[in-house]
Amino acid sequence: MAFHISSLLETFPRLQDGLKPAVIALATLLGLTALRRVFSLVKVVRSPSYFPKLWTPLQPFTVPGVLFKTASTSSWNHGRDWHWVRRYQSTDRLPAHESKNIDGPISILDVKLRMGSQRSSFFKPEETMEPFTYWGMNLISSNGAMWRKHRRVVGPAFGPELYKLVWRKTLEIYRDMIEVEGWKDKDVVDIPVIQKVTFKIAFLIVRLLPPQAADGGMPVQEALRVVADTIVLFTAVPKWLYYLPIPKLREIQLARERLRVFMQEQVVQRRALVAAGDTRADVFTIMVKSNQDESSKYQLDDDELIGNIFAFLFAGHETTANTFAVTLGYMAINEEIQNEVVEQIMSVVGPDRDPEYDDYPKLDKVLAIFYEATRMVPAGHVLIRQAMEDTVLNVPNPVGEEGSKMVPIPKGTEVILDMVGVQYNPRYFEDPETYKPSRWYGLPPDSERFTAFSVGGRACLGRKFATVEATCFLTLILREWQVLPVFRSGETKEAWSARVMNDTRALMTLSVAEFPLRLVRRKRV
Ligand code: HEM
Repeated sequence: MAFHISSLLETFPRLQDGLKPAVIALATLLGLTALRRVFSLVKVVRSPSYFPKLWTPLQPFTVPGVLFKTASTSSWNHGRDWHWVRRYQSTDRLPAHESKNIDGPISILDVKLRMGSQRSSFFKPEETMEPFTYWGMNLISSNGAMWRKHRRVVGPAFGPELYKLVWRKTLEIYRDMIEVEGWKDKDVVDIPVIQKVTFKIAFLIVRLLPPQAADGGMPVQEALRVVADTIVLFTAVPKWLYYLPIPKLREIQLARERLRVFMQEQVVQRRALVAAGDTRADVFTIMVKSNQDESSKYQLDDDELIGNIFAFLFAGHETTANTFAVTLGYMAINEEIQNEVVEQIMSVVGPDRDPEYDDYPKLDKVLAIFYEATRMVPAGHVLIRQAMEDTVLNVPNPVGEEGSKMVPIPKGTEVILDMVGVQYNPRYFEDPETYKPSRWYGLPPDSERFTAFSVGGRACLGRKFATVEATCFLTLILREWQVLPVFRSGETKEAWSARVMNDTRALMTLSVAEFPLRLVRRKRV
């Protein structure tokens, strides 16, 4: 051992010599990067301004921006939740980070309406869609003619038959859950992490696939969660690192493999069903049929089929599950609203029978508590677009000022639509910081007045899927249980709300951190 150490010490100076060029190269690279960043910032500062500017050494959506984020958003690094932290300073637009952006993320919807139109000059930038295109091109990440093809294939599945199925399956899953969790015979249930419950319910999207074989591997639900949580990390980390024995990267790799096998199994099973004459018209059958239809000009190839399955699993699970948790959180600290909603449930559905799909339009207060939770914590928190040609945007002047101004947008400019800013913008909402479901009472379910699913041509295709699922689930749980917060010692409702509802995570979707809730069985009167 002594021999090894001494020879190592002897070789150390040589090792240092060998490392010198690498250290110099690294230092040069860092220096050049810093210099480039300084030039870029000078350009931002000197460029003509249409909005208030805010610029920082590190950009919020870049890897260094995320890695060096301090505990709270600071002036030198805004971090990727800059828009959440500044939501109460709602002006119409938030500030700039990059020279290729216009001055800053915009939180004015009138602009969004134009950008989402059929003949829009704005596309989703390819590099920001990379986490989604890994499995194959799909509806979420495509643009132009390619997007129209995907939409034409899957769009027709989103009709009354699917929504009735969503209702029935939500009911089934809720009943199964009560059974499996052993809540049936309990009067009080303490749930350590409410998200564990809501993720099970929102797993419905996968239940609409044929049943899967239990092979004892990582549960698909777990795999989906790991993949969703690490989708940005996976894209950023160089692929060679996955060969190293780093536990987190191993887990990601395992989860992605599990999901890939699962999706392929689904395709094989569904193809067999279609071949056997299955006439179902749900979204997955429709996609598989399109994949097999060689005569169609809208045929999806194998990668596009898997790409779309992933896109729907991701878009349909994470967003909805998190918003269910937020809704129940707001119910827990708003007893009066909870009672008002339960009153409507009792008058529409009553205490005994199963809620039916026909009840959906009559349960507007139930839908309203979900809408308002989606507004307060909008899962789709930023929409990123790039101008494909030189264009202009007609941007209204700040609240209180008449008129608008024309903002030139040169080709290549990225525009970030700050959906948190939209939902907290006093232009659209009185008391935007207050959870107030009554603002949505009586609203027709597909009204564009509700904007957190986006509006226009590229609005959320799953909006009604999510609202039908939410209405059925919330009706079932609120009718049976009173939802209560779990306070820390001496904590008030306000303090609970500030601690739990403000603890957000801004990744591909916006969510709140895990939190506990208590359910107390309602007494029959
Ligand atoms: C609370 C639940 C949800 C919220 C807040 C939400 C929000 C959004 C938003 C803001 C967009 C626009 C994204 C952009 O333009 O960049 C979007 C798109 C999309 N969503 Fe959702 N979503 C939810 C649930 C769902 C569900 C359940 C599904 C599927 C069953 C789904 C499928 C999609 C698809 C396919 C798109 C892309 C549409 C297109 O580009 O044509 N979403 N969603």
